Amino acid sequence: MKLVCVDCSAELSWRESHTACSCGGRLEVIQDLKMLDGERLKTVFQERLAERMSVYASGVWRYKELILPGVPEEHIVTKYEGNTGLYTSEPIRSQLGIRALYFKAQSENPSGSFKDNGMTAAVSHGRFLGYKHFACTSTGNTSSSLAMYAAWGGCSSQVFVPSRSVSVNKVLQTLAYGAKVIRFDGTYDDGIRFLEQHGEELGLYVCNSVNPFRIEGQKSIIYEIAQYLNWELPDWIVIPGGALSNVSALGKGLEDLKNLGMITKLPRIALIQAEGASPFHRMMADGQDELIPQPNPATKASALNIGNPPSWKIARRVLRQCQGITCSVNDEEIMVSKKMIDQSGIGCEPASAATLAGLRKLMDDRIIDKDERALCILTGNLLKDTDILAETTDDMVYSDLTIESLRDL
Ligand SMILES: N[C@@H](CCOP(=O)(O)O)C(=O)O
Repeated sequence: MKLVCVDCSAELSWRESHTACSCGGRLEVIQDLKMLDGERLKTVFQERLAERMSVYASGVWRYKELILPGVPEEHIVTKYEGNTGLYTSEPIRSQLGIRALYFKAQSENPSGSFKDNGMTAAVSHGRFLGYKHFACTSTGNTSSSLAMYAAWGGCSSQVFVPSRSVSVNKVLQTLAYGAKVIRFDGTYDDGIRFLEQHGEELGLYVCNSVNPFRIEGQKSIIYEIAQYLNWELPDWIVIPGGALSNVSALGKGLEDLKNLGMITKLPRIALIQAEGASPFHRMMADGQDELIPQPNPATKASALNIGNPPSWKIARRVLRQCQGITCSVNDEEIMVSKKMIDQSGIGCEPASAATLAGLRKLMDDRIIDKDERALCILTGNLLKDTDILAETTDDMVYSDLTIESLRDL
């Protein structure tokens, strides 16, 4: 296993912590898959579904051969993350009129978001290297996930949180796990820049998705989906896009499965951004060569409030490999879809609902066909943002506890 720069192809050791190459390019973990037998792995992964208290009971470490095989078990910090629900909702499916529709509820992870899949890998790698102090910048999900794993692994966490447009619940959750929360005037993008420049000098192991081991852990989301669906993926995987770690990770996971012969066909990826924070979609739609950062990203889907996604080059490569497309949806469309997901009984935070909003738009535009099968990745839990719930849910009903009043109601 080694780290390879996506820009200059320089190779670095995986036994060190890096968030970028000296040329500034992003790094990826490259594993030698040649020694692995895809069919044999399917059997091993299936047998591990019966595990209970071992690291292999985790929906990430079940796939350890494909995720940091070199990190010994005793360094793994796990809360049995993954193992999240894969749901169909007949009312939503029939409303859309699509052949099949699935929701992968990463919101059911222990800290309530998909970040746990990657964070268990990053914190385990950091601990393996001997780090005790972990850091990230965050709109809230990454920070609560890091705070939880750092505490669970007996380490400290310092998180840098923008002072505006961040859900208070997520910050409180982060504090509750014992993290030191440093608020600053600026955006997630400013926080990333700062940590990339100074993280090492401060002795911090940086756990944002610029850390390639985060991506390795997040790949497990697509492994789990493939395994649950008997290694036959739907035609479309619909993913919300902010920092673009999810699309990078799922794309890398798909490539692994294809190279190992564990799936025969790559699904197409639809990457959905919020209109107020959609620099990647604009680049793709306008056919630009470079991403033009958006200085003041603004969407009610606060987890998507990112104007300069660090992994855009990897995300673009993934979309090209998967015949992917991008689309943007406005906050109103996101909230309408959120209500549908909430009232189906699955529930999600606003950023996750961008997927359903995007799917509906792409079906209206006849890019996704009714005869196809789609799967939406839901990234965060409904309770992650109660300010939005207070704004958007129907009022409560007050009544006297008398049979007459209640019969009228
Ligand atoms: N929405 C994210 C922002 C992206 O974080 P990263 O971990 O992918 O760098 C958050 O929860 O902070």
